[in-house]
Amino acid sequence: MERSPATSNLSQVKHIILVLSGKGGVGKSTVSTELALSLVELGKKVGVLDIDLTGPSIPRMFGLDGQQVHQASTGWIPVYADETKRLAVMSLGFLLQNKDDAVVWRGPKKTAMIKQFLEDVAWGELDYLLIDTPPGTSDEHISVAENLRQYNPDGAVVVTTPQAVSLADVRKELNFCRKVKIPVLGVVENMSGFVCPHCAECSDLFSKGGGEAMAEEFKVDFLGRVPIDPTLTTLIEAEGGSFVNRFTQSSLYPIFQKITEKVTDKCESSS
Ligand SMILES: Nc1ncnc2c1ncn2[C@@H]1O[C@H](COP(=O)(O)OP(=O)(O)OP(=O)(O)O)[C@@H](O)[C@H]1O
Ligand code: SF4
Repeated sequence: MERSPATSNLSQVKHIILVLSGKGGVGKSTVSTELALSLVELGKKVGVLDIDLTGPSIPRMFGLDGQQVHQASTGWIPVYADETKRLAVMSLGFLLQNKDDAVVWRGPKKTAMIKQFLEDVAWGELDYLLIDTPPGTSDEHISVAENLRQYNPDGAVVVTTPQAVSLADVRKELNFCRKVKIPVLGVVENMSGFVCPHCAECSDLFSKGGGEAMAEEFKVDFLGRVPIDPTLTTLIEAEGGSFVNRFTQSSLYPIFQKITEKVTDKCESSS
């Protein structure tokens, strides 16, 4: 898909996907991270942009906490999460001296930073840019949606959990997408069941299937159900070795491969 203006830093980005949730803590950053890694394993060149200014968690997810970004004449140079430079990451977390600074940012300052993030990162050629957005349907979302419309995003992956409160919030998110005319690529139900670390059996903790029912109600695709895997945090926080390899060892990885296939099918069939 051609993006305009041709001179922009997003002009060589083939597909742009937003990762949204109506509520914090449902696993939006985890979904962004796993989607990015599955895309890299498919041979794609991927960028991840973390604009969740209230609590950027993407650097930690990619094992990149404490990294610095540099500004070149073309824009901010992202941090690469792998040796082959197929996975580029940009987060406000890289710019903040003090992580608590972000929490006090208000309206116009946040909106300006998001606009700068969207336009000033020198991604180069990318197959996919995943944008990890702040949870909710707040000013940031409206600002992101308005700024992104000119770049023709492919659509949004909406993340929910089976609890009723999260589903109600995601319903708002789906209505928001309709209102700002961002297509919904599909819904992921995260933390759907629990994988026992001893026997790998999956048990349901809450009622399941809400995400699927909601997707049906809104006539959007259901992309998949992802259980809680207690070993995930250990894998994220482990030291040494390739982070990408550690992630692909997770029991959740095959589930994400299927979700990623559905997403790429949708994006690439329309380009
Ligand atoms: N399926 C899962 N199995 C195990 N742990 C998970 C799973 N999904 C998310 N988590 C853990 O739950 C916590 C919250 O996840 P994450 O940061 O992805 O949520 P988020 O929606 O991006 O939150 P926020 O909006 O606050 O940034 C993290 O510690 C993450 O490792
Ligand atoms: S699922 Fe099986 S191994 Fe895991 S806690 Fe329950 S009984 Fe024990």
